[in-house]
Amino acid sequence: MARTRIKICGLTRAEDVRSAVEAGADAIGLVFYPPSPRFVSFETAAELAALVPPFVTTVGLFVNPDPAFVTAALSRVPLQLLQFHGDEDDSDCAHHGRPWVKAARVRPGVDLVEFSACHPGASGLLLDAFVEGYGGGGKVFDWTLIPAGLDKPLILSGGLDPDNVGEAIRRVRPWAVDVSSGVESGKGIKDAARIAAFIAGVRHADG
Ligand SMILES: O=C(O)c1ccccc1N[C@@H]1O[C@H](COP(=O)(O)O)[C@@H](O)[C@H]1O
Repeated sequence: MARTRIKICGLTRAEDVRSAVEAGADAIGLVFYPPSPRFVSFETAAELAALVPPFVTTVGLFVNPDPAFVTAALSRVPLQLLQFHGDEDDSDCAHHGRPWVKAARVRPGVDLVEFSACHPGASGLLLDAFVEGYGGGGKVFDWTLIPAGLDKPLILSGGLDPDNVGEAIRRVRPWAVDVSSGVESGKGIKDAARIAAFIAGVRHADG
């Protein structure tokens, strides 16, 4: 089985990008959602993206963005993948001509099979807990709500941390995991030791 890919999201500082890359992250996430405490300006994002080496993916996270805002981000920051975390439909996401993943906010009653069918262009489904404010809430959802046989690579997120990521991988067997709050010492401030412990937890679960 392929090793579980790892994305560390919500980076706002150069030292955190270096810590994530050095610890072995496959992707780093930059948040372009102004209400988020992890929001970065295009200028800061471009500085952070410049620290990312080849074969580590730089992901831009958006929530219900104005298309012109995404276009502006793409003109200033080298983003290889877009992550849409709001109520965007497939054509909103496709508009920018870049690969994207679509976040589903999971709570009882959600139909993830239908959600996936409504987003045929997405290259992956990111599953997050339903929280007020769209995401980054550090909340775990009930993993038994994930149906077997979803037709896209699954990126599991929502309250993952160094202590629970191993169990999450053993139970869900996602393509990738995504973490923000669980490797922070404060909102938008990553903790190098927690990033390293998170990645070690993933590798241990991969066996
Ligand atoms: O990080 C944010 O502030 C954020 C804001 C709006 C939407 C999504 C956001 N983050 C993403 O949410 C999930 C779960 O994060 P956490 O580990 O529970 O804190 C993850 O994909 C973040 O990238």
